[in-house]
Amino acid sequence: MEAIGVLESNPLEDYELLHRIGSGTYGDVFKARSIKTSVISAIKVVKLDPGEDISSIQQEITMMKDCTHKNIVAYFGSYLRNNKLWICMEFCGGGSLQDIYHGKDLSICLSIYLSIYL
Ligand SMILES: Nc1ncnc2c1ncn2[C@@H]1O[C@H](COP(=O)(O)OP(=O)(O)OP(=O)(O)O)[C@@H](O)[C@H]1O
Repeated sequence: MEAIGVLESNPLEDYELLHRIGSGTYGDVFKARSIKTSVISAIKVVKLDPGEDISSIQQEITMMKDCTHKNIVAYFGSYLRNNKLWICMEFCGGGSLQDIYHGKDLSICLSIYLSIYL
C-alpha cells in the first residue's frame, strides 16, 4: 500500500463525513467535505479483513490515480486506518448510472456511451 501513497493518518482530520451515498461490493460510499478546502468529495470506505487479498482494490486505486480525464472520476488520495481503507475521489452529483438507465433518458445514456467509447 505504501507504494501507491496511502496515508496512515486519521482521514477524519481532513474530511467531514456528510452522509452515506450508497454501497457497492467493497463497502459504503460517503459524501464528504474537505476541512481544509471545503471541496465536496466521495469517500469509499472498504473494511479489510486480516490477510485479505487486496490486489483488486489496489488495482482500482492505481487505475484512478493514473487516469486524468474530464470524464473519469478524479482520485484525491487514500488512507489506511484501523483495517479500513478510505478512498477519496471526485464527487459525481448526477446519481447512479443505473437510475439514469432505468429513467430511460436516452440522450444521457447516449452521451455516457459516446464519452466512454469515443
Ligand atoms: N465518485 C462518486 N460520486 C458520487 N457517488 C458515488 C461515487 N462513487 C460511488 N458513488 C455511489 O456509491 C455507490 C456505490 O459505489 P461503489 O463504487 O462502491 O459500487 P458500484 O460501482 O455501484 O458497485 P460494485 O462495487 O459492485 O462495482 C454507487 O452506486 C454510487 O451511487
